[in-house]
Amino acid sequence: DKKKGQWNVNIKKDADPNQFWEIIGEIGEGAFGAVYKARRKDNNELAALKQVEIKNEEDLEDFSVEINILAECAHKNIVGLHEAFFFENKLWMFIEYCGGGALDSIMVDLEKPLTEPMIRYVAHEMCVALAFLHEHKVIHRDIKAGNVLLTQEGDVKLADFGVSAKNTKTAQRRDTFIGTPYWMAPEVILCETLKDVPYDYKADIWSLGITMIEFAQIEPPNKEMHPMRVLIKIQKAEPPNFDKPSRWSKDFRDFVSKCLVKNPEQRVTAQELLEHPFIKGYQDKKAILDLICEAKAEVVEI
Ligand SMILES: COc1ccc(Nc2ncnc(-c3cccnc3Nc3cc(NC(=O)c4cccc(C(F)(F)F)c4)ccc3C)n2)cc1
Repeated sequence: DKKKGQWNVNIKKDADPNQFWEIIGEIGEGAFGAVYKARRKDNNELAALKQVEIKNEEDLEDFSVEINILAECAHKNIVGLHEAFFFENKLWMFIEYCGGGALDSIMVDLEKPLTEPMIRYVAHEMCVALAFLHEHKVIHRDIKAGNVLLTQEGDVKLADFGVSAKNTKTAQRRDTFIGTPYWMAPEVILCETLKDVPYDYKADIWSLGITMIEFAQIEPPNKEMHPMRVLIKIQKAEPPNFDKPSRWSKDFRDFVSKCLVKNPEQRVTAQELLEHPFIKGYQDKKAILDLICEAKAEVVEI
């Protein structure tokens, strides 16, 4: 049926991945199983490999959403999909390997936050990635330092190690108007007709603002609080700010304050942020290259 035909386009079936790739290391234990470092036999290209046991159609549907997003959102600031296989009831996803690792582990390993010049560069690259994703009607919904990867060359790549496929499935549902209108209540029509309600994308902009504070302080605001308490506080309290605002430039403080606007309709878009003086025309990766050399994200080679 159409669905089957649809996901086949990005997933190779009945081919044995071990014919083309060899596993050379282990990156870590993800929420859904192990993640390995792999090397392509014919051109020595490196990949991060996630193997997922596919038990039923539902799992297949969820993960093929993720694969379709990665295939459709090929961009220099988003992790690339090398290839995917469906083999012996497992989905094998080979993702472009980023040798610098994730920015949260870099700050933890070095026991220090990023400097403002590093943050300016990473913020610029993240806004480019978000503007691209939002243009392609993809909402990330889990923007944080742990989902920002660096390559050895100092490139910044947005990833999503959570089970983001579920979120984007709602994005896919958005394309189909549900039910016949005659019996529909006004608010249902409102919701369905405003299906591209802009504020959805705006959630990523709030998280970007929180991630800026995380880069500056290693942890996001309220990290010491119980998660349930934080949910209430985020709703009721004023938007969070830096612990020591005077340590940061006016441009940086203004950039973050524009992300941390509680009303999504008044919050800036990624496109608008690209014009902000804090990051406009800022592509100097020098500061981040020094950080990567210092961090030396080593993966234990098998
Ligand atoms: C020493 O620690 C490290 C850690 C990571 C790395 N490098 C690296 N490079 C590339 N990917 C990974 C990775 C690590 C752990 C888990 N998954 C990883 N990549 C990965 C990402 C995905 N999917 C996404 O990133 C994703 C899914 C949905 C949406 C999106 C986005 F919205 F960003 F486009 C992105 C699928 C499968 C894999 C194996 N890790 C090197 C050393």
